[in-house]
Amino acid sequence: MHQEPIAIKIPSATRKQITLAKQQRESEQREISLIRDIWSLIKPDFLLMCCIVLTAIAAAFIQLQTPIITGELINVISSGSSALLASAGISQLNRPAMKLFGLLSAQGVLTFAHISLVSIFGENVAKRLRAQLFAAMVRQDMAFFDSNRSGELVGRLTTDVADFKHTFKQLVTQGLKSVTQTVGSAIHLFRISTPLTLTMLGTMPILYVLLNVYGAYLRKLSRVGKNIDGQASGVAGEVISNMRTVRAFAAEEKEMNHYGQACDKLAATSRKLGFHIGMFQGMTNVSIGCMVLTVLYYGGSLVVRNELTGGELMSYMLSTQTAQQSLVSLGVLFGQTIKAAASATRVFEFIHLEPAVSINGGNTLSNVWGDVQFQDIEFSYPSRPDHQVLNSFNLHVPQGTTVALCGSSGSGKSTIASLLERFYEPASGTVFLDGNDLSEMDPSWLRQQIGFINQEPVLFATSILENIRYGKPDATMEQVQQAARQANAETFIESFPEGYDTIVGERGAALSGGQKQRIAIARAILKDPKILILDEATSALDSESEKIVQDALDKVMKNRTVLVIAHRLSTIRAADMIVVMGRVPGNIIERGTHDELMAKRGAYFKLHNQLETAEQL
Ligand SMILES: Nc1ncnc2c1ncn2[C@@H]1O[C@H](COP(=O)(O)OP(=O)(O)OP(=O)(O)O)[C@@H](O)[C@H]1O
Repeated sequence: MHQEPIAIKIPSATRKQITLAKQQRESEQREISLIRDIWSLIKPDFLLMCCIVLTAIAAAFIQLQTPIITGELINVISSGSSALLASAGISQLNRPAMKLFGLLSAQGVLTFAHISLVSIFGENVAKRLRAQLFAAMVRQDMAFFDSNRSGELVGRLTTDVADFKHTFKQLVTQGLKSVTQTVGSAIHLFRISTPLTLTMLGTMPILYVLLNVYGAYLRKLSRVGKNIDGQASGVAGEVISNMRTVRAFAAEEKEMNHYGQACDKLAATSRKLGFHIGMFQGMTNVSIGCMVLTVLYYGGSLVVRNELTGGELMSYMLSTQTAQQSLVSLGVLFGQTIKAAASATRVFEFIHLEPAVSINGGNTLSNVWGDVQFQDIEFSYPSRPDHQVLNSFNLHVPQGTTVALCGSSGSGKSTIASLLERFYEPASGTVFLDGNDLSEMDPSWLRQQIGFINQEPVLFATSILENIRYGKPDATMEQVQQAARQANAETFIESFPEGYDTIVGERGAALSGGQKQRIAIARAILKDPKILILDEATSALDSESEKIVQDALDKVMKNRTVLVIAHRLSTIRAADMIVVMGRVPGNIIERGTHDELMAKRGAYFKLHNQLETAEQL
């Protein structure tokens, strides 16, 4: 018998409680996983960390002894002055003075050892964290890079890791020392005089409130300042990396004003912060002074009543100072730790992010023919899921043929190339290579079989040789030269005084567009790919460079499966089949050979309309 599911109505207050409990559980899990992550990060340096803990505790312990011995010294001095003529007076000073000297020296050595060890430890941890984070970033899907700005990613590698390292180092140095000193001083203070300590503790709440309330406000101001600082750096970074565009639009003045405004805002916030830090410091000094005065006043009365010696009062004052300093630094550290935990959470969030398509793993083929087939592909980009780019897309590119995709901007031509490279996965449908499902193949291996040349080749700021070798790092010099020859690049490379060792500048800025493109072609063909994707490879060039590059491409297209994404007819003419594309629905408007399309009047006009340089028809 069919039974209707029973709907249980949960009152909204209970729902709220459930949500809160869930949020709390999630936050607890986050904390636990953060602790686990930090532990795995520091585990390789566990021994080093033990040494750091030992040196910190030993240094703090010695510092606690200093007021006691100073007190002894003062007692000897004051008792010596009353019996000034006693010959033993000066020699009595020697023992506590030597003890104090020994303590100070030991503290110096321990401080040195501690700081050096912490520095090694901090750098090791930061190195591991950076490497893990960078490795996690480079293995992410392309969708990840669509939704995260490169500046922000670099920021995580630099600022977030630096924040984490700094606070972590502070925690193991200052934190350990402060805790030991606070506990030790408190014991010492109670031992010298319990009433005096209780009186002093009575004044503490004022200082505590001051430190916390004002401290929180200062931290907020500092956070705002940091954001504005980041924005100002963003403005400067964008202008510097796009200097050619800025210059071409004569926008220097505008950008100077833009940056100037950002700096004005930053200066105003920093001034405000400076003012409040001054106020904070002043108020803290007055409060601490009042506290000291209270101790001195009440302590002095105890000395007058012979309930305390002068040396003990001195020792008490010094211990109070140590305890105060430790408490203040613990307060500051607490704030920093919250900030660093946020940075660390962000960093580990990326480290744990699993890409939908991992960079390797899967099937490989011992022999690739290069037969490509797209079957019933549906696709939209993960960053824009509501915008369908491909709808029931079907295309067969037989082995060794050239298929040209042309059509209006945004019709999905480059997307098809990205799916073939497995930069993205189709929502449904299958891409086949030699009859094998691409989604079961090793992505790295697959990309080795594909040469990709686009409109704006990206070169790295290193030598021509290194750039060509990027496609195959173990290629011999002869192979590199042969690839350069095929790409019509050899003559211009050899005309440079440094030849293959010529540095190409950032993004290849020291080369012409045609030269960059030919190096990109050499780089692509060095892999000897079975499949070639040419995404408007010549459209950014003038007609003379275009001819040289096209000659090079004609050579490398032979005997390969080629997918040409084109606006220009010169490339399309070489195609065995032309596919005229339009936007969803129905991506493909027409398909056929050049002559077939020309023969169909309607198709001719569709093609004509889709080509940006239609005058060449
Ligand atoms: N990384 C991306 N994230 C989100 N949407 C994207 C992304 N890349 C492209 N698109 C969108 O997908 C659609 C198809 O883009 P695609 O680049 O494939 O078109 P195209 O035909 O190659 O265009 P063009 O000829 O202008 O290069 C466009 O609407 C575009 O805005």
